[in-house]
Amino acid sequence: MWHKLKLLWKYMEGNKLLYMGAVISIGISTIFTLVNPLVIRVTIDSIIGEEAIQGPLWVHGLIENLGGRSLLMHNLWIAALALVLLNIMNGFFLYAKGKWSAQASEDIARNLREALFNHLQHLSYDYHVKVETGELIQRCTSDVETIRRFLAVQLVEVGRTVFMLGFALFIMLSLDVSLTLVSIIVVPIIFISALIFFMKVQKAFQLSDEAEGRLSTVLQENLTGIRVVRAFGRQAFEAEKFEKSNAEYRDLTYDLIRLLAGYWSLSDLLTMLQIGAVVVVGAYWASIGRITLGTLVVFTTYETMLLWPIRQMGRILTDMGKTLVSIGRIEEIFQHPMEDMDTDGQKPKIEGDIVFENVSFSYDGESPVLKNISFHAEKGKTVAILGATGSGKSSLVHLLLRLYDYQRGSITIDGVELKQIHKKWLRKNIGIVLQEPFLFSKTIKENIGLSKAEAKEKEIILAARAAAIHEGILEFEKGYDTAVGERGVTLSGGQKQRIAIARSLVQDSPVLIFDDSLSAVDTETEEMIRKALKERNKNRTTFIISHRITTVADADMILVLQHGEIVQSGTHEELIQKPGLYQRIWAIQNLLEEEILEEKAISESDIIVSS
Ligand SMILES: Nc1ncnc2c1ncn2[C@@H]1O[C@H](COP(=O)(O)OP(=O)(O)OP(=O)(O)O)[C@@H](O)[C@H]1O
Repeated sequence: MWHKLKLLWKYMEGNKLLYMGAVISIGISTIFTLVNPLVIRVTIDSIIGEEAIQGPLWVHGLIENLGGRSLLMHNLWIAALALVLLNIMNGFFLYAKGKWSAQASEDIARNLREALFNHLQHLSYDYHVKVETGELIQRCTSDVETIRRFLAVQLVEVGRTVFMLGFALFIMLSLDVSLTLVSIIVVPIIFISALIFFMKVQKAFQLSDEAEGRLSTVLQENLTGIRVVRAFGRQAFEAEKFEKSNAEYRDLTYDLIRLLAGYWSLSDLLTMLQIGAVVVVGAYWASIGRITLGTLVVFTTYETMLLWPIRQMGRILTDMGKTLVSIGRIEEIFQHPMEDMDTDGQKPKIEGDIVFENVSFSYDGESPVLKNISFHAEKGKTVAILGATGSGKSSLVHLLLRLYDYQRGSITIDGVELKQIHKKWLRKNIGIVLQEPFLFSKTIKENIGLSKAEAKEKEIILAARAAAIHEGILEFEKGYDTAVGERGVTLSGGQKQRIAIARSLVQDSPVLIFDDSLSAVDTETEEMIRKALKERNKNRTTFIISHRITTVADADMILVLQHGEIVQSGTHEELIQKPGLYQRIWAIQNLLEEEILEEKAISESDIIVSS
C-alpha cells in the first residue's frame, strides 16, 4: 500500500503546490465553519443571556469595541451579520479549494494518460500481440479517471477531516472535558468499522473491475469480428458468451453494492447513537446548570459536523482502495520494459544482401519454432517462402525486422550482424505488408502516404498503380480523398491488401516483405500486381510468403518450410522436378486449377447454347 501511495505522490509531480494551496484553503474554510457555532454561543449565553463572556481576551475586546453587551443585545443583527460574513469567507475558501484541486487533478490525469500512451507505443510487438485491447483501453480511461476523481475530491477531504478533528476537539476540550469524552465515545467504533470495511471492499472492487475488463474485451472482440460472427452464424454462441460475462460483472458489482449498503446503514446507526448520547447527556447537564445552553448548542452542532467527515472516512478509504487497485493496474503497464531500440546501434547503408546461417528461434525458449535456417538472399532478388500454416513463415520474417531476437545462429544484412543494427533504422529500411492489413480511419491518400512523411501525390498514385488499385480508387466518388473505415467506404479484403501494398511501396525501402499479402486478391489481379512489382522492385530484395504456388513460382529462390525447417529450396523449375513437398503441393494446386478451368469452360458453353 505504501508503495502505491508513493507512486501517487510521484504522479502529483509538478502539481504539488496547487494541491498544497487546496489543502490550506480547506483548513481555513474549516476554521470559519467552526467559529460559526461559537458566535451563536456567545450570542445565546452572554448577549441574550447574562453569563460572563468566556474565551480569549480579544473576544472581550471585540465585544467592547462593538459597543458592549447592551448595544449588541438591542442590535442582534450584528451577530447575524457576523455569521453571514463568516459564511462568505468560508465559501470563498471552498471555491479556491475546488478550483485548485480540480486544476491539479485534471493536469495529473492528463500527464498520466500521456505517459501511458507513450509507454504503450514503445512496448514490444510481442506485448501487443498478447495483450487484450479492451483491457488496455479500460486502464487508460477508467483507471485514470478513478485516480483523477480520488485526487479531485477525496484526498482534500482527508485534509478537511484532519483539520476538523484537530480544531473541533481543541475547542470542545477547552469548553467541557467530560462532554467531549461523551462526544467521542462511539467514534472509535465508527472509525474501526470503516477500516474493516475498507479492507473488505478493496478486494470486491478489484474483482468487479476485472470483470468489467473482461466484459469490455468480449464486447470489443465481438464488435471487431462481427462479420465473422455473422458469416458463421455464431450469434447465439457470442450472445451466450456476452451474457456470461455480463452476469458475472453484475453479480460482482451487486456484492460490492451490498457491502456498501451494509456499511452505510451500520454507520448511520452508530452516528445516531453518538448524537443521541451528546443530546441526552448534554441536555441533562444543561438542565441542572452544569453547562450553559450555548455550550450545548456548540456541542450538538460540532457533533454533526464531526461525524460526517469521520463517516466520510469510510468512503474516502473505499475510494482509496479503488484508487490503489487502479494504480496497481496502471503500474503493471509501466513495469513492462519499453522495447530496447539500441539507440547506439549501427546505421549501415542497407542494400539488401541477406544471409541466414543456422538460425534457431523459439518464442518461449523451449519449443523451437525455427530450426537451423540457412539461406542467402542476394541483393535485388525475390525469395519466396512456402509452407503449411504454423510452419514458421511469419516468424522467419519477423526476425528480419527484429520484432523478436533469434537465440542461435547469425543473420547479416550487407555483412552487418542484425543485432548490431539500430532497430528503428532497420525497420525504416525493411518494409512489410502484414497478413492482416490495418487501415486507419483516414482517407485512402493518407493511408497510402502513411509510411513516408513527405510522400508526394505522384508517388502515391504510382504506388497505387503498381498495387493494381488505382482504377478502383478512381471509381469512388471522392477518389483518393475517400475516407476509409467506420464512417467511410467499406473496402473488400483484396482492396485493403492492395492499399497496404501501395503503402509499403511508398516507403521505398531496399527490402520488402509480403506476408501472405496477396491471399485476398484473385489470381488475375495477383499476376498484374506481381508483374508491376517485378518492374518496380528490380533493385529491391523481396520476400514473398504464400500458400499459392502461382504466387511463388516467379521467385529467384523458393524456400519450402515444414515444422520450422527448410526442407527444400530452389527455383520453381528445379523444385517441380524433385519428389517432395513442393511437387506434391504443385500437383494438388494444378489439379484444382484444371477443375476450375473445366467448370468455367462448361458454364461458358452453357451460356452460348442457351443464348
Ligand atoms: N507471438 C507468438 N508467441 C508464441 N508463439 C507464437 C507467436 N507467434 C506465432 N507463434 C507460434 O509459432 C509457430 C509458427 O507461427 P508462424 O506465424 O510463424 O507460422 P506461419 O507459417 O506464418 O503460419 P500462417 O501461414 O498461418 O501465417 C506457430 O506454432 C505459432 O503458434
